[in-house]
Amino acid sequence: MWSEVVSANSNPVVGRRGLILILSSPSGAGKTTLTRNLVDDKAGVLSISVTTRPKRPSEIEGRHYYFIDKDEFIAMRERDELLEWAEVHGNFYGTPRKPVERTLAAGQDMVFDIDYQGTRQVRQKLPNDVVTVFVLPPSFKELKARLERRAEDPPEVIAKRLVNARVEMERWVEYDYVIVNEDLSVSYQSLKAIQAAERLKRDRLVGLPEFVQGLLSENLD
Ligand SMILES: Nc1ncnc2c1ncn2[C@@H]1O[C@H](COP(=O)(O)OP(=O)(O)OP(=O)(O)O)[C@@H](O)[C@H]1O
Ligand SMILES: Nc1nc2c(ncn2[C@@H]2O[C@H](COP(=O)(O)O)[C@@H](O)[C@H]2O)c(=O)[nH]1
Repeated sequence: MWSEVVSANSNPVVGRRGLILILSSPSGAGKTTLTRNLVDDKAGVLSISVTTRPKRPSEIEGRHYYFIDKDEFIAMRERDELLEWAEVHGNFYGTPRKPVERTLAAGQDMVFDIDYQGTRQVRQKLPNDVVTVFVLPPSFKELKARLERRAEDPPEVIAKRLVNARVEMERWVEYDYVIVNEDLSVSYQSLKAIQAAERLKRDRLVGLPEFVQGLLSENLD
């Protein structure tokens, strides 16, 4: 979980611990879009979840999710292969543990797109390594419009997600940061700013006391 000097760190003289950036939101607010932008910019490694949900037309196995059946999900859970898991909108979702451990051990940051139940579990297990961001839509009307425009889910699924959105939105108080995603590029800039600041947190930097000691012992003569 500790990195040596990492290039993503804007202070290259000290090392940094890897962190997990978690994005949650009601369905359709835009967390997947923001997460994918970060990953495309190589600002973190995406955690690919397993799910029992049916694959959407545009989704690719192993890129968006690993699509598994319920028996396989239960077996993974019983073998303790999931860092966290939850039932969301009537389907099971979980974060495979091994890739997370491997990535953090290599000193890289991770990005999670998971719900509030999973966020609680990860925060409890790795309290010092998690930064949480809740994404809100600018209005409920726009949330509905985005789900309809996305056109990836049948009407009854959209209706169910809109009902669940009211419960999910109340969880914003549990998160470190909140982004109201009106303009996507503004929201993305906010997300990058959060990540940049969190990467510089004093207790994430390794070797800082030694570095400062070295500074203080420098002789200018
Ligand atoms: N700021 C924005 N303005 C307009 N459309 C947006 C904005 N952000 C995202 N969208 C669009 O809204 C739709 C929903 O976004 P996205 O799939 O990222 O939501 P989500 O929160 O991940 O939903 P889910 O939980 O269902 O996966 C997508 O079609 C996306 O392109
Ligand atoms: N607790 C977890 N929640 C997850 C995980 N992967 C995704 N999700 C959340 O589920 C809903 C629905 O996602 P969708 O892709 O079906 O629209 C959304 O809130 C995701 O964030 C996971 O591994 N664990």
